[in-house]
Amino acid sequence: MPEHDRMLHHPPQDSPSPQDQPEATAPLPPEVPEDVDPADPLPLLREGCARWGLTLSPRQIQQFVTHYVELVRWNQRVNLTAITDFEDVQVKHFLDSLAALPLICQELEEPLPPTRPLHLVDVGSGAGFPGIPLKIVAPRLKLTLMDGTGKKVRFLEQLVAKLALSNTQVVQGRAEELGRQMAYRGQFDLVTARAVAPLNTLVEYLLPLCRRGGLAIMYKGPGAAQEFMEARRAIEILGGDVVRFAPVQVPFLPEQRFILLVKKVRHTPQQYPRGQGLPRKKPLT
Ligand SMILES: C[S@@+](CC[C@H](N)C(=O)[O-])C[C@H]1O[C@@H](n2cnc3c(N)ncnc32)[C@H](O)[C@@H]1O
Repeated sequence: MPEHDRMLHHPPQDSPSPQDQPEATAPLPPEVPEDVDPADPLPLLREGCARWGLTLSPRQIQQFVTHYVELVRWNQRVNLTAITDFEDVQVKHFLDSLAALPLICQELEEPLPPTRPLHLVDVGSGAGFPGIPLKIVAPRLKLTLMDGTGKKVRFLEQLVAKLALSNTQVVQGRAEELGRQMAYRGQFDLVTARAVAPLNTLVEYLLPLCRRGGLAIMYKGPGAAQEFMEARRAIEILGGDVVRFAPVQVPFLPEQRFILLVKKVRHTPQQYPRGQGLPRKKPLT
């Protein structure tokens, strides 16, 4: 697995100037279904965000449209996701990615979206979930997107450039290897992962990257309760303390999702994460 880091730095663009604001009725790219209203292209996302008290600016809406378009374009060549339907992406990718934000802000006693420049690493980010939607709605975040697969990293690099995201870097590497390097170990306030590994493996990927006092945030679907029970011992060994294991209702999604929030309260012992695929082959018990 190549271990080089891919860094992208972009000038800050978090405060859009008036000329950045897209015309509400600008024509939409051909990837967007024809019957979509250019004045309100993402109604499900907009309404879902409003339920959390989040209002999206025209620039943020435009960024989500761009994420959708790039996802669909690249998906023809690179296997990024099985979910490409316009409405499904709004719910199952965008809103699902954002569903942890109210819990995170509550735990940190931050407003929604958070205003502190917290450093978040999204492990196994793939097509950019949940890291990119979180960064779009909370532009003050400092973001690192991490993935072990070169093609995903290439997609993420060009997406970050297209979205003109400030303070964002893309890193190629496996979490269990980067988590042993000083540049990454214990560096992050927030560590997220969705659909990457079972919880007892995942905590060994995430907690070493987290700074003491920081939060690991794991997104899970059905079966989360059993996985959670099986991960409790690993969480303790790795210096974590469970602060929340909560069902969350993603707007417009009938199925239930779960979010596990683990606070890092002690240093992770030096021998973790283990190399050679051991977190997955032999999860801590
Ligand atoms: C099923 S995809 C999920 C992608 C995205 N998080 C999402 O929710 O759509 C899993 C991703 O995790 C990456 N991955 C799996 N294990 C990893 C590890 N140990 N370190 C870094 N990336 C990993 C894979 O390359 C893949 O892109």
